[in-house]
Amino acid sequence: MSDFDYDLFVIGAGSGGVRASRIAASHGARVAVAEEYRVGGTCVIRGCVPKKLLVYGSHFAEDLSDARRFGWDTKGATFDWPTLRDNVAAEVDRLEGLYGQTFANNKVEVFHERATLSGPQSIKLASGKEITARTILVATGAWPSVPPIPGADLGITSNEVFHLPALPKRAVIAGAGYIANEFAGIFNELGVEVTLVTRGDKMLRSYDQEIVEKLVGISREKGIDIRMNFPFKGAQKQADGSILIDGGDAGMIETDLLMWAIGRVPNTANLGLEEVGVSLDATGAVVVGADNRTNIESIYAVGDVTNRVQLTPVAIREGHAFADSVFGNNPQTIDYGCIPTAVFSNPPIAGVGLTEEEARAKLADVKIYRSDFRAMKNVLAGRNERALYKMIVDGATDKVVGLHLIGPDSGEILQAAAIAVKAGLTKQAFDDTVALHPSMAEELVLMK
Ligand SMILES: Cc1cc2nc3c(=O)[nH]c(=O)nc-3n(C[C@H](O)[C@H](O)[C@H](O)COP(=O)(O)OP(=O)(O)OC[C@H]3O[C@@H](n4cnc5c(N)ncnc54)[C@H](O)[C@@H]3O)c2cc1C
Ligand SMILES: NC(=O)c1ccc[n+]([C@@H]2O[C@H](COP(=O)([O-])OP(=O)(O)OC[C@H]3O[C@@H](n4cnc5c(N)ncnc54)[C@H](O)[C@@H]3O)[C@@H](O)[C@H]2O)c1
Repeated sequence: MSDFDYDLFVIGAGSGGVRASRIAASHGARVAVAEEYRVGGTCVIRGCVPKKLLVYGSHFAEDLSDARRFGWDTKGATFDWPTLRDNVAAEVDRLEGLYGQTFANNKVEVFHERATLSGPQSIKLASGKEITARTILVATGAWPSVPPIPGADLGITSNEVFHLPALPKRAVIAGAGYIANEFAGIFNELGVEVTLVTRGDKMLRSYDQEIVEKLVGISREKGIDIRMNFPFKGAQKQADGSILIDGGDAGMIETDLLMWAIGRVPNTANLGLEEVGVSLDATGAVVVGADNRTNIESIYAVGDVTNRVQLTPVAIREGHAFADSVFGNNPQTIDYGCIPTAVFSNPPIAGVGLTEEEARAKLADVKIYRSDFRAMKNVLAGRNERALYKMIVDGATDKVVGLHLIGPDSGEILQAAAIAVKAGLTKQAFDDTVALHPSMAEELVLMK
């Protein structure tokens, strides 16, 4: 008999925690997991999944308009927000059920309550129950950041945006990253007057800036008001219910909805980590080594709470590697190189590997290939919206070290192309591949 209630106790049933629990259980470990909100975590409940469904739902506005040029009579087409919102919510419920089923199938016990650490090998549940475990995995994710300014609480975050009772007439989205650009696109398509407000003069800093500039241009063309260098001083509610945002010298903006999208902070507050002696960094993230272990031997952490790369596939890989290493006698580490990413803005952008800026700083000889084109369907639709594909090549080796796209379906196209970049293929290998015609992706093998 073991001296512990469980071999593994996981705090947080999100992308990382679910995968770690399932794999550890499949290796024979006795596993329990605590979840204070809903099983599935951010990605499934209030992140990637409902967001992508809203992206699809909102894009019909443009598709229906374009359809006329393809012979369709779309007169009378109307949009109903509660229908989209509730259908998305129902899909989220379905997925949550499947995750619960996965736990049951793998004999993972679930506690639907908050858990905190009470020792290196003990956990306290909100109900007061004390549990012991040989190993503890902290997979508590991250939480939307809200700035410490007067009236900040008048704004919502991505946590609330999926449940709006009605769409606002006007929305101000604060931030210059993933969530801000994705929701600017969604709201704009759904007829909301969107103002995207950024603190500095750049957006999406980790992306190739030429691609980002193209997104800024297209977004403005579509009617999104982008205001850069806007310092948020405060916000206040007005008599008619609207919100007045004070940007100091940059002026005032009146809106009906304010949404914060200024980053996510690791979920480590009041978790008992400091009391147990777990090291946190300046951002509050749990510090771990390549083996996902903290400075306390029995405590590990994966996913957003470690603030390495805040993406679901990364959290899943870390959770899987942890479980294989600790319970499967198969030590694994993650290769963080060449992670493909996409922003599901309208149009989406996607990238893998070095940006032009990074390549020029790192390599002696950089060759840039570009294809600036109008997608065939945009031409017939009379939509003057161009795509840009950029290939970054190391001149010394001919290897493609980066690929950056903006245009319809760029995320879908990039996932496949990222395999070639990850594999270290050369520009010549791309050129040797016959084009698949007519497609947008064929531009990747036709760049001169
Ligand atoms: C709006 C939005 C869109 C996104 N879109 C994408 C995307 O398109 N692609 C992508 O790759 N990533 C996307 N992300 C990021 C992605 O959701 C996260 O990187 C991912 O969910 C991280 O997984 P995790 O396991 O670390 O944490 P989470 O999935 O956040 O899971 C942590 C879980 O722990 C629970 N928890 C926290 N503290 C406790 C406690 N003390 N006791 C019990 N339970 C606790 C939380 O309730 C939560 O369910 C998006 C995020 C947001 C907010
Ligand atoms: N498609 C995807 O893969 C996807 C989608 C959404 C979220 N995510 C993940 O979730 C994370 C969080 O998303 P996000 O969009 O909130 O963050 P982000 O890190 O992408 O962008 C935050 C932006 O807010 C700005 N900012 C920070 N503090 C500010 C302040 N006080 N005032 C004004 N601006 C401020 C930053 O300069 C930055 O541009 C992302 O980093 C990403 O890893 C991924």
